[in-house]
Amino acid sequence: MRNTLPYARAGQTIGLLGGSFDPAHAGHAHITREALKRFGLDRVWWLVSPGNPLKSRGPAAMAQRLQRARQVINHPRVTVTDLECHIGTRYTAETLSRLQRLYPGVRFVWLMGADNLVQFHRWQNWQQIMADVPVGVLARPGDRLAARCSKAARMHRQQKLSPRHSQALPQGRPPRWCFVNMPMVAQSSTQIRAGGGWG
Ligand SMILES: Nc1ncnc2c1ncn2[C@@H]1O[C@H](COP(=O)(O)OP(=O)(O)OP(=O)(O)O)[C@@H](O)[C@H]1O
Ligand SMILES: O=C(O)c1ccc[n+]([C@@H]2O[C@H](COP(=O)([O-])O)[C@@H](O)[C@H]2O)c1
Repeated sequence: MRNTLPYARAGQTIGLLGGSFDPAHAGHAHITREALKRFGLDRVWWLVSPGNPLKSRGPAAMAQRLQRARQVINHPRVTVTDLECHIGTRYTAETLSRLQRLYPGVRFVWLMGADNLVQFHRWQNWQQIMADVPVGVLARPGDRLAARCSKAARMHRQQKLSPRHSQALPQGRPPRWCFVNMPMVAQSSTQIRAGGGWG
């Protein structure tokens, strides 16, 4: 299994952007570049999901989603991977605990757009995710206010790092999270699918 997983060495800081990527678009690429800068990450891995456990509709075939994702992000510090298929997980809490065992000494940061923070408290073992890794949240059009008022944000307000200190997010002990505001890209996979699909 090792050679189907991306390489990382101890001491590196890796941001994980999990998603359906059905299909990948400029919004994903934008938040990835911002996350690299704002959170001082060495690399970002896109975890193309076998299927979001909260979505009833299954996504397009993995091979198609991977291929599109690699066209959308062509960046020397970003790796597109289907590693959840190889390690046999689809719940994020499980994925993180497996990765932490597989990569001792690597610091992982979970990344998400503001819309995901709104429903984060519905994820399986979400409090465990908060306890295991720092979480970096990136602004998304229409979701900033709801994210700030979300259950996860309210319950963890004491652990929120000021965006002025976002570079320090990966360094301290979780739970800690940071919300960064920035110029936003208003694209979504739903919009692309509604517009006739993948083109
Ligand atoms: N335009 C965007 N701005 C900020 N974050 C985004 C944007 N698009 C996607 N994300 C974030 O990227 C991650 C993966 O998103 P996903 O693959 O579900 O894309 P999506 O456009 O939200 O898809 P869908 O419309 O099918 O729900 C999520 O954390 C999501 O919040
Ligand atoms: O673990 C969960 O319960 C869970 C519930 C909903 C979403 N997720 C993860 O959140 C990421 C974003 O999903 P999506 O479909 O919004 O792109 C993706 O990695 C999913 O596996 C995880």
